[in-house]
Amino acid sequence: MPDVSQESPLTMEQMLQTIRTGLPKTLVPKNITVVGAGISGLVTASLLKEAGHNVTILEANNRVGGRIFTNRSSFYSGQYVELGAMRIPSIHLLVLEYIKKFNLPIEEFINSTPNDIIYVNGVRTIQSIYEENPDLLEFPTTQNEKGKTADALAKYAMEPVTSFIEKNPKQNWDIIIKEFDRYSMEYYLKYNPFGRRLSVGAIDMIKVMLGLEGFPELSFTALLREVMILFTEGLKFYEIKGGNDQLPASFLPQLSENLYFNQKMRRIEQTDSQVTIHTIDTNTSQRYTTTSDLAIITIPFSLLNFVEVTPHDLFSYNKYKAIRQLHYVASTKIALQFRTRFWEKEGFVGGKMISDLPVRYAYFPSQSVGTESPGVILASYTWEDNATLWDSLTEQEKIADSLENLAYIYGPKIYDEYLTGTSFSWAENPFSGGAFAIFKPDQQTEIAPYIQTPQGSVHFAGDHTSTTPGWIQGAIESGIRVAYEVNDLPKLSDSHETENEAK
Ligand SMILES: Cc1cc2nc3c(=O)[nH]c(=O)nc-3n(C[C@H](O)[C@H](O)[C@H](O)COP(=O)(O)OP(=O)(O)OC[C@H]3O[C@@H](n4cnc5c(N)ncnc54)[C@H](O)[C@@H]3O)c2cc1C
Ligand SMILES: N[C@@H](Cc1ccccc1)C(=O)O
Repeated sequence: MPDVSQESPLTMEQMLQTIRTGLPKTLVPKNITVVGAGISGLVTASLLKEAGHNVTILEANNRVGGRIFTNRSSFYSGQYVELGAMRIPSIHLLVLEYIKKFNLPIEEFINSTPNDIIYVNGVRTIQSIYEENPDLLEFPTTQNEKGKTADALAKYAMEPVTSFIEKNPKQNWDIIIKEFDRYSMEYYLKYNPFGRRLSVGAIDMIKVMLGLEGFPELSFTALLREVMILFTEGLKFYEIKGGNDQLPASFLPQLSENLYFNQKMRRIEQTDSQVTIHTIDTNTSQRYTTTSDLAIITIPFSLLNFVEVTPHDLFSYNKYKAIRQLHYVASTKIALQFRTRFWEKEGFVGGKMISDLPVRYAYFPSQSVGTESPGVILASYTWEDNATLWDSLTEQEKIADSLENLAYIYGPKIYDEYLTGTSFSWAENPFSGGAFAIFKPDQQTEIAPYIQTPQGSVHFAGDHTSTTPGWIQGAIESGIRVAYEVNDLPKLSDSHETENEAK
């Protein structure tokens, strides 16, 4: 599935070259404030510093990385779980280029195997057997849907759109957006104009097996672009050996001196020639201001709702609307550590479990495979409605209930094997305000054009401003795009001083 629905101003080759050799040296060195030290903020700050600008990075949290969040502290024996970004598709070349630049070790993230466990409608089977006979899950599909898996039915229904886009992505994505932006995923599967309409039973199976049950009401084209990549035949995924947080951490040697932690932006103020970012120290409640020639805001739009903008008309009507309405998906992860890697002894190496139990998707670790060490299972990875269900529970209840769900599959031995666990709700995370942005119907048309547009001397980056939201690739793309956007902009204060001198 091509990943451009809105044209990125730079070609992939230009962006890869920029990662390798940096931006052209700036003709107009400026003071630049970057708000947010997630991967997009780090990428843009790194490129702009290297190009000759004086960069200040303000980060609300006490660490870099943002939604790249490797949790080690909850586990024994140096083991970890990716509570945020966990897999890097082999076609996400920008991510892999930075991994190469920093010489980080990668290994395959085993996203699926023929042994993937399925526990749905009270039926326990494995992927290879399900593919042979999808009807054993007993979804009420129609006669001509019999014998087809969820994957096959979804691809059948979407094929008229995907094959049209693949003919000429640059030109045809816009045609598809114009025609189908008003459709939700559910509406498309039920009422698409190609006569490829699926029954409710088939759609139920797709929702459960492809993890879409939490958000079928979201935009068909956005889900096609952002989520269906996960079901691309034969696509490989990678992870950084030792934890994905090594990628953001690799920027620290260059940027530590420019980084200010625990600085939560509360206000953006523009005068005629400069921008001031007002922050509050989350430890001391001390207030600070950082004034520069321009600011690059990389924080999720969900959180930008809590930031005052002065003067009010610095942002347009449509910018405020995009900030208010861009939809952030909930997502919750629960990770459990076990004494032994008992699942591997039963032939399950990496891959996942798909279920209609509240845990929904579980992932078996791809790291330390075959060792005698304990192991950490991502026992539950949920989105939207399926995640908010878990968010109603306490940490202990989340762990107890996910253990019980796994016990349906593995039997009571799970309780003897259990060592410890942790959970993380991205909807309840004050540093992200949700997991990732996914459009609702019509939002590609109504708000997408206003997400990345600069307002005065305030520019925007972050995965939500890219062609690939919900992925590190999109965040990196946005960091490179905004670095080019500001690199040679005139220094307004110079022209302002000139103006004063002229008076
Ligand atoms: C559950 C989950 C699973 C994911 N899985 C994958 C995956 O497998 N593969 C993949 O490629 N991508 C995945 N992603 C997406 C990927 O993590 C993000 O797209 C990417 O990390 C976003 O980077 P960013 O810099 O745009 O934003 P962020 O990482 O959100 O960075 C924004 C930064 O701004 C800071 N901040 C927030 N508010 C303020 C404020 N007021 N003042 C100052 N600083 C502030 C935050 O602390 C944060 O550090 C996943 C994300 C989630 C949540
Ligand atoms: N990047 C997310 C997938 C995702 C992206 C965007 C929307 C929904 C899901 C993951 O790999 O888990």
